[in-house]
Amino acid sequence: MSSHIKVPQGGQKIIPGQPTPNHPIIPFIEGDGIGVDITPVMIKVVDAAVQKAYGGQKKIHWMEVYAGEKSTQIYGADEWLPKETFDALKEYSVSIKGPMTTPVGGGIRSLNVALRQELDLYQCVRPVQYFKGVPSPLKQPELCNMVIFRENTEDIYAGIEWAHGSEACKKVIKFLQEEMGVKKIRFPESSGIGIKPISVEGTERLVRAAIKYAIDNGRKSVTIVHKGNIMKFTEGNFRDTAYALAKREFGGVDIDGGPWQKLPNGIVIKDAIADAFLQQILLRPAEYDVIATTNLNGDYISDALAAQVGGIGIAPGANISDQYACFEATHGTAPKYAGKDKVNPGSLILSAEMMLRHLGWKEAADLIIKSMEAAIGDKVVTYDFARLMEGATEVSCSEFGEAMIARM
Ligand SMILES: NC(=O)C1=CN([C@@H]2O[C@H](COP(=O)(O)OP(=O)(O)OC[C@H]3O[C@@H](n4cnc5c(N)ncnc54)[C@H](OP(=O)(O)O)[C@@H]3O)[C@@H](O)[C@H]2O)C=CC1
Ligand SMILES: O=C(O)CCC(=O)C(=O)O
Ligand SMILES: [Mg+2]
Repeated sequence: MSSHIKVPQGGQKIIPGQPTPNHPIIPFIEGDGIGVDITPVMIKVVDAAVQKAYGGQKKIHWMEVYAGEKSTQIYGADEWLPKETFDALKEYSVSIKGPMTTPVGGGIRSLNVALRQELDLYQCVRPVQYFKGVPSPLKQPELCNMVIFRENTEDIYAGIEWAHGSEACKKVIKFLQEEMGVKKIRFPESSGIGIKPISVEGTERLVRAAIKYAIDNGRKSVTIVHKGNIMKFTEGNFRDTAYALAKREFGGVDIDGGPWQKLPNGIVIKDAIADAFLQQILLRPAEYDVIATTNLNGDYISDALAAQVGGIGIAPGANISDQYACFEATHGTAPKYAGKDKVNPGSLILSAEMMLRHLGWKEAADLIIKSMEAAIGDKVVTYDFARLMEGATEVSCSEFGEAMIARM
């Protein structure tokens, strides 16, 4: 396969564990659907913030790498995730991506999930914070201030499943019935089967990262969210493993006989069953802070919490391992808006803001927050907010970027 990646001149590689060079090369994937709208706006806003913060002393050298539909146009019909894209994301260690399409019910498996698994980006970190002036269905959206740590490599996202009626599925069902004594498959002739692996190692590293984050950032609590009453050995063991880790590695002491614990610095480690949790975050959001949860729960919770502070147009995220980081918005490709210069670029811009902080470029990150607050404060917003606000000036995706830059 010939290389389609053009390495920018004058840039340097970011080496994990070393200070960020002043001219880092950052690979980006444009993304499918609205990727074509939001990614160029994100780059423009980030470049403006970096220029303003450091007066030309620091500069990002963007390097486009390909995945998804654009990759199939450049590399060939079945090249959804070329090897050289993986190699570049590893070699340059910090990257950012737009959303990518995953067909429902068949076709390719998620490229987003494949990237997370291949790079072992086991933490999906999604902060949920309220920006003053953003329309929200809550009376007090400012009480929502949480950071979700979603396990990103296991659970049903491992993609271990067999289609109903296939020979492989029949074989698995036969094995379950004849060798494992399973009697409760209600309709064995027409069942598809999926497998949900959740390990002690996978749980421990995710929960460890969540607790460390809580300690380093002076947070009040870490809530383990699970459905362990029903799925005892996967979700239930996620909870038990998390509590055991808090005790063993962080000095957690039982509160009133447990299972809740208090760490020496006062952080409370608690748990909630996922269904009840989803109503508690609406009714009593102030009681929740850092959230550690499994992959599927984390996916649902991310969009639900995003809605509470204005929607997935303003919901950032990061996929992080001990070596690599790939930043991406919580939302998907929103295909009906693709190429219309309409959607909110806020999620990807705030994902880039997380990236700047990760690089240690706090001043540029602060400018992004300041200018986003100022644009929203002036009621200059994209359609998603404008339709819920009185007296707003609705602007396009690119105009919102310009509005931010003008307010730096
Ligand atoms: N990490 C990733 O790359 C992800 C990829 N996906 C993929 O994206 C595709 C589409 O998924 P879908 O379920 O429709 O979810 P999407 O997140 O793409 O869109 C759902 C709705 O959310 C709103 N929305 C999304 N992005 C924005 C934005 N930037 N600004 C304003 N509003 C926004 C729109 O609401 P409204 O209609 O009210 O205007 C949109 O119709 C699927 O193939 C899915 O697999 C999904 C999630 C993550
Ligand atoms: O990979 C996908 O298509 C969807 C993933 C998703 O919804 C998420 O990670 O939040
Ligand atoms: Mg999702």
